[in-house]
Amino acid sequence: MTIKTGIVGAAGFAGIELVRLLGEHPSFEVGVVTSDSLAGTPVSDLYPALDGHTDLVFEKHGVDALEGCDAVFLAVPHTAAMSQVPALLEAGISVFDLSADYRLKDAAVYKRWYATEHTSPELLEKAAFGLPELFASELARAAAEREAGAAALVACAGCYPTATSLAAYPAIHAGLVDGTVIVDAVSGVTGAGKKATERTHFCFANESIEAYGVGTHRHTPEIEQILGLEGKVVFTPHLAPLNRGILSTVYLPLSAEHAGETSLEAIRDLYTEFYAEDAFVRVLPLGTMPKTGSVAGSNACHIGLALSAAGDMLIAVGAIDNLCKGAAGQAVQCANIVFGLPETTGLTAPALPV
Ligand SMILES: NC(=O)C1=CN([C@@H]2O[C@H](COP(=O)(O)OP(=O)(O)OC[C@H]3O[C@@H](n4cnc5c(N)ncnc54)[C@H](OP(=O)(O)O)[C@@H]3O)[C@@H](O)[C@H]2O)C=CC1
Ligand SMILES: CC(=O)N[C@@H](CCC(=O)OP(=O)(O)O)C(=O)O
Repeated sequence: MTIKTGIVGAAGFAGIELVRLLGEHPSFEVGVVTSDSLAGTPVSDLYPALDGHTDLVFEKHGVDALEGCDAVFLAVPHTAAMSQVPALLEAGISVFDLSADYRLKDAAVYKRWYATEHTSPELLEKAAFGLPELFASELARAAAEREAGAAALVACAGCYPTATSLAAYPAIHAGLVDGTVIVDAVSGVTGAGKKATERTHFCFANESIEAYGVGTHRHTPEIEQILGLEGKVVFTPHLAPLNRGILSTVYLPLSAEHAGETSLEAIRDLYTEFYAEDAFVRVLPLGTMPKTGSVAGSNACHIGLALSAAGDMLIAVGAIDNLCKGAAGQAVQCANIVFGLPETTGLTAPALPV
């Protein structure tokens, strides 16, 4: 099967990761890559690492450029995505949106956190949430829609929500947790996109680490929606001098029934069983904790577990590559599912060795 594919926003960090991954994919054939500012430029001129890997040339954005595609990946900022999705769906093209535009199910919540009115709220219900390990049934529905001849829409999960939710969900799902969940997460600078700002400029971001969006970050409602914990998540992101990676440390208060009663071994067994069928999630042996270097360049999520000294809190740590499992890799995983392929297709490369 050849799936004709376009990547919108392909010159950005997530977009070029899609070019890299899909260049090795046996079924998705990328024929169109768009960038307004770089139209006419060969991809390998901008990213010499891809020389010999692709001879694609950036084209101007526009639905016309994507005509004939079966699948389009949108690697553009939020709000830019929702201005393009309805027309793509109408043209019969399945859309894998890496932005936040279709993740939140409630348009009023979107407006509150993104400070803008949603322009196609009628599609929020249709959008399948793109976090395969936790939303398999939504993706199966999208696959069935596509199989029946309609275009599918997948709202790929955000990077921090992916690392955080994969680390937290099994304990919450098993009813071990009661109370406010606190998340301290650290991201590499590619998480902020390609354009340098004062915050991400080398001289400011290097040799420095800072918390940002404290109490106000837009991933808070997304994490709450995934975990079913409305108003019960305190999320603090940090920017660290790394290129790639997210490390999310999640503090989960154990319920009175489980605090001091349920062993860490039993909790690890529960996690291992929960993710038994999930090729990309690895629950580490007790006594070991994940690190971003071990997942960089791969679609893996590593999870480490510990109990607080008082035994009343589970500490779950998740590590992913923000550009891979947190963005492009996860989008390809979702697209594999929607197009009826094994979800690991084209995603089996291990992490960078060092
Ligand atoms: N970076 C990350 O770790 C993650 C990113 N995401 C999401 O993926 C999307 C892309 O992020 P990222 O690659 O980091 O961002 P970048 O800023 O690196 O790239 C975004 C690209 O989109 C293009 N673009 C900007 N505005 C528009 C528009 N109105 N219409 C079409 N294209 C536009 C840009 O310009 P041009 O057309 O000139 O090339 C650029 O190439 C965002 O929604 C982001 O939130 C999700 C998870 C993680
Ligand atoms: C370091 C940094 O700035 N990270 C970005 C999040 C990454 C991202 O692209 O957000 P989505 O996953 O929602 O698309 C931020 O805090 O806004």
